[in-house]
Amino acid sequence: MPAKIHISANGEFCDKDGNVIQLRGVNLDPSVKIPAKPFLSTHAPIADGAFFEDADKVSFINHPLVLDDIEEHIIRLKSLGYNTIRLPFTWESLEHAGPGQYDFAYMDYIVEVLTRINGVQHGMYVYLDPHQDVWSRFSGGSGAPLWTLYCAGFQPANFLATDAAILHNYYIDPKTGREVGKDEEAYLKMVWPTNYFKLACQTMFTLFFGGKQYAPKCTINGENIQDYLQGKFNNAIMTLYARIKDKAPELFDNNCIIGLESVNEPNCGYIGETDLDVIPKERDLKLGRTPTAFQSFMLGEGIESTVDQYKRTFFGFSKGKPCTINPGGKKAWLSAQERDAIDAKYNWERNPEWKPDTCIWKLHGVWEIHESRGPVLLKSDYFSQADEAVFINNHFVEYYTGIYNKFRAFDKESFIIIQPPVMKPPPNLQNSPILDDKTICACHFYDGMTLMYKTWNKRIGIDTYGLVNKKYSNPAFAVVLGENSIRKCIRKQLSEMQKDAKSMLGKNVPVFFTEIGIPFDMDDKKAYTTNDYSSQTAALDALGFALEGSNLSYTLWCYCSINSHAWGDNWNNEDFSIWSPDDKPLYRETRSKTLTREPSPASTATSVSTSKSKSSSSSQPPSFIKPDDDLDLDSPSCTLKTDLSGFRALDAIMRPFPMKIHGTFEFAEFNLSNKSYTLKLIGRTTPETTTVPTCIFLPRHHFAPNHLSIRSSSGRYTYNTNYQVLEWFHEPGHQYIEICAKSKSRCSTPVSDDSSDLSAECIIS
Ligand SMILES: CC(C)CCC[C@@H](C)[C@H]1CC[C@H]2[C@@H]3CC=C4C[C@@H](O[C@@H]5O[C@H](CO)[C@@H](O)[C@H](O)[C@H]5O)CC[C@]4(C)[C@H]3CC[C@]12C
Repeated sequence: MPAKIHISANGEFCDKDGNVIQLRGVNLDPSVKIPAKPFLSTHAPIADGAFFEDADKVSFINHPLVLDDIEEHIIRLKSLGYNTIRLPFTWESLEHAGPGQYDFAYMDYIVEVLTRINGVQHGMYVYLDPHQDVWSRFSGGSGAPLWTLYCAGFQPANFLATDAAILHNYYIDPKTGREVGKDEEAYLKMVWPTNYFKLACQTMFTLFFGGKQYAPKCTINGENIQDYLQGKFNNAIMTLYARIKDKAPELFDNNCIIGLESVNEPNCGYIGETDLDVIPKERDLKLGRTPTAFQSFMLGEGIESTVDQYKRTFFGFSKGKPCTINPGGKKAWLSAQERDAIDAKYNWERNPEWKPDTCIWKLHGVWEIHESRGPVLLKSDYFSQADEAVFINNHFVEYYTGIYNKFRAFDKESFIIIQPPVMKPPPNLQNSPILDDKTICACHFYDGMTLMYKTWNKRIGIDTYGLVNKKYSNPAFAVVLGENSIRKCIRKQLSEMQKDAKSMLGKNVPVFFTEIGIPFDMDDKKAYTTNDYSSQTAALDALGFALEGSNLSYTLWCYCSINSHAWGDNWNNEDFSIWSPDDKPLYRETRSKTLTREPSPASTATSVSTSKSKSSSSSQPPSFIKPDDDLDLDSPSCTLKTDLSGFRALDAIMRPFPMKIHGTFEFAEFNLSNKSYTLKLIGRTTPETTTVPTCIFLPRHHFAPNHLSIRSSSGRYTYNTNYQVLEWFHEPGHQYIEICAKSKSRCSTPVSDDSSDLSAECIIS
């Protein structure tokens, strides 16, 4: 069973004795965004009304994984030394049938998924993520059930005509199953996040976080829609959580489930927009049809509008020719008749002032249709009282307080992971009753250039975090040139994100990158035919370099069990999975070419010799390979069975890392090009100093045990080749270890200044 995770006074994850540990793993798996029965990927065409009419009958069972395949997937992940899983699930998967009508069969399936994960060797640490993207599948992403849109008075079947959302499904020809549309008419790369700025999603988030303030007329069964939606959402999450605890308490006792994250990537909706008549100049993402808020309101009411259209160019996004959208008599809002039927079905009684067939922002006097002048914007600053900081520190905090209290009333032991809006600092919660010593801060990082261009640009990079947070007076100052500078810039961004989070929440709160990743369909999917993953390897290595520089814990986005070269992760043309069944043949091909590089574990416990050890305080020989499978380490990273087939850009994903540091982390770097790993730390001064090791996951994939050279400032090591763990018993104070594959001569990374004293060295050959 995995050891319990604690938090140190410096906000690091640690074991019960205060040794620093690191959480590493993946998001498993994006298939939770789509129903399994019927299988409704985002490239399932919307040919008939069933997409909407049958939305209450879907089942998500088998997403994330088919039960019988779980062991195979978990072994694969453990082969990378991973110990942690972020388990996304959607509100829709729990409560698609209607408010309060839970899919208990799906919840029980999740219990079984967790039980099986826990049963694979030393199990895995798992935390739960109530996932969403741009509110729901019906507004172009994933997350909330269809009835939430009805609740707001929307008619989602008309989102296409009114440009209230852009859905991948509408770009599929029902006859051929292929994508349709060329140039601006196509479903553009990474266009789905533009839904954050379209009527459906922007309205839903405004209502969810600020309904009481901005839409007081929208009450359902006597409650403002904000409280209604938040209440239902929180109840659904806690019903799942309570069911897991009830049916499988051992998952908590065995340290498998470690906590719950707040909603994925919360968004402010319209809150903070200063002028609804323009596209906010601070908006970084403009792609495809880009109506202003007012144009969205008009389109939603069926009024034709001519809107800006943006395209991606070498220099970012530039305005193309405007585009006229004619809703053709359709409205994004339910007609009186439709709404009556919906309200009867879900037992909803609305405020009599809430008129059907009407934009709720018109209802609240933001705009009107004047008899002679037509549509007129009356309050262009309706949402402008709050800015981004106000949103985070008030609206978001109000939501977070709700889930925090519910969660803590139920579970005082597990972690709660607070996730602020993407790439923004968290609220200032110091001295707040909703910040406790089991709180973690979640950050997400995506490199803007890599994400939007789907290529690894070695020449030009952007300080994405700086750009998003308006740290530059001119966006041109956010540009960095050359691969080395780009790598350092990403490293700096992650460290700044950590610093900013800690300055808001306190230094004792750990920062956890619960999402970070790259698209694998780079360079127009060239790698899938050439097996040349060098772009992906370089991009991932840059992220790895950045993360390990600050010893950051992370779960990569993502591992997708149903990934395919044709449709990626089966959702909005994304292809972020580090593994694909379609890559298994490519892996075999690579293996057959480089078979000599990676010996099987059985062959490694053979000839061991050590060479010139300089003075070390230890009386032991400086190194040896541990001959048995015994390892005194309760880490899910420890695995005997391994399987690397199907991983993409494996060289960059498979990385050495400190599984346990007997001391404080100072510096780490894995150099992929010369296969060397350096770790610097400050060893603890404890009575057990020389009997408690620092443990390093040292993958055979890079470091063939029979061809290894190690130098360190002090101590002795044992290398358990079967578990791929190097135990380093070092002295207190500043220490370094430098591990190098192949010959010692290649190991030339400069080490710490104090390398002259107390140096031990061994060559295993
Ligand atoms: C020179 C460049 C063109 C400059 C780009 C600037 C901006 C357009 C980008 C800067 C920051 C980007 C956003 C960063 C994070 C995002 C979150 C992401 O959602 C999660 O990611 C997964 C992969 O997409 C997804 O599957 C998960 O479900 C999500 O949890 C979606 C994109 C974005 C909002 C991203 C958009 C572009 C920038 C604003």
